[in-house]
Amino acid sequence: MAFFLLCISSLLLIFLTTYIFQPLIDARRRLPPGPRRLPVIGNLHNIGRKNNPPHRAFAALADRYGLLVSIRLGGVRAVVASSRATAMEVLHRRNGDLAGRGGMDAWHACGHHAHSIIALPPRRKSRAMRKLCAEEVFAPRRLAAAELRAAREDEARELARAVSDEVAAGIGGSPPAGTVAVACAVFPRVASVLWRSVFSEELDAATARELGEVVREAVVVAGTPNLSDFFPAIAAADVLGVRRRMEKLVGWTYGVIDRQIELRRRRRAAGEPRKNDLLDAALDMEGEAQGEEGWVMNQDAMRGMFMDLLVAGSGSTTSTVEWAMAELLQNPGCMEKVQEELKRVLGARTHVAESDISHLPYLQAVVKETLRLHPTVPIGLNKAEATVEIQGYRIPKGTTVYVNIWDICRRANAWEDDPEKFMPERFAGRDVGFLGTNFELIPFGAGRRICLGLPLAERMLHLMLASLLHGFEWTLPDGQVGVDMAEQFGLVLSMATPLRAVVKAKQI
Ligand code: HEM
Repeated sequence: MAFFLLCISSLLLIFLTTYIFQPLIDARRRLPPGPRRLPVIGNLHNIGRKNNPPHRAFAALADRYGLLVSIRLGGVRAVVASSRATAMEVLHRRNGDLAGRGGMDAWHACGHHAHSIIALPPRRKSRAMRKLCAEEVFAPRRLAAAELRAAREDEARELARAVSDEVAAGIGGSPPAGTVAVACAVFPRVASVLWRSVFSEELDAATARELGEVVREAVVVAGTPNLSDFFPAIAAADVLGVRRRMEKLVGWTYGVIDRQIELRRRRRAAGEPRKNDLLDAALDMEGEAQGEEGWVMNQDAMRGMFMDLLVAGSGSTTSTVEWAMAELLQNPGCMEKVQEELKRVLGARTHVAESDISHLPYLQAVVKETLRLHPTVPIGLNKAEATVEIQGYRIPKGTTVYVNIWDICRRANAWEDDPEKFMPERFAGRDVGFLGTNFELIPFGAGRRICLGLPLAERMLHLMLASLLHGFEWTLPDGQVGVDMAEQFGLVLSMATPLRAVVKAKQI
């Protein structure tokens, strides 16, 4: 008994001494400052509170401890970068050593992490996959191809048609006809653009609907703080069941991808003309060992690559359009301005073309301002592959490096004029874009791992938003005051209460 008490009191003494002297110990090791850590859980209590999602909790820590903060989440050492300057260090100056990925256990579902561009470390396989997708889908030459541009404009027209159908149904009933659930209307069109860009096939309505449900659930499940991420030693136990839930969702998505691959194999075997798309390019490489790493393009690699594009691209783009509509509904002056610009530029034309976008500066400012206030990927997840120095602090190898994109895009030092306010006018005459060179506006990240789909996302965002706005009048449902702007945290930051708005035809 005495021995037992001695052990307990020694342990308590060690914990207490470490707790009290932690700032001194950290300073000696030149780690960035941060909150005191509790035994075992570290700072999990600082970020795990209800109604205080991680991007907001990190922002509060930055306000208190500085724009580069040290924390420990369970067994994982991490730092959080929360300013333009620290983001520039992580995503530009030191990016060569900080472009690793802090693993999330959910990505291990069905072995996805081994074939996912998003999850793979920045070595030959992920670089080769990025290059392949860039060449076959996102390169300017591919995006400009008449067939793919027509596909995007087609889907935008389809969106306007779906909204018109609601208008034709008139107002009344329960839920009232004429009310549009914005994300439900936008998702199938965005998913269809991606599907056509990758597989050169139409996406049928039933698959689009199911994919919508799968993506909505997957981004929440995969993004929810998970014990396995913070205590890798017990990850195999999958205590919260996150990996099991993800396995069902990934399994379903692999199923629809497999059907596309199979269909193409049969067509190729039957001698049908090539489509010369990403799927054809991947099948051409099939079975061959690639480069010195010797990875092989096979069914698993194709599943991983296609799933990343479909899931990463559809949820984030749809949510951005939904946030933009929510902000415009709350800011009628901006809504009026953007609709007037559309009317002026399009004249009597009912549909928007991609070539119109460059003539619509206010629409572009609305998209930028939406991405600034609601970056749908709120936190960038990097990992130190070597020990580096940032602003005189030491970031040891293996540290998870979070870039709080959400916080950076709202920091007052970068946006003097009321940074919390939706104000597209702030971009007038200001040469700030989201292409990863202005570190105060990095909704797509920056550096080696900048969003692969950026060039396509940019086109879809403007086209879909313009199609919703041109020729329609949008209001909130009767009796509703303001929009519920609460966030649903996940891999994608979406609206917790899906936006519903009433639509009528507008004279153009
Ligand atoms: C509004 C739309 C979108 C936003 C806000 C967005 C944002 C982001 C961000 C912040 C990252 C992480 C960058 C980093 O780690 O530094 C990312 C990565 C990625 N995005 Fe997007 N994205 C969007 C649309 C798309 C689309 C349409 C696609 C594909 C069709 C796509 C595919 C990817 C992929 C594959 C990665 C992983 C890149 C890598 O790890 O190397 N995204 N995106």
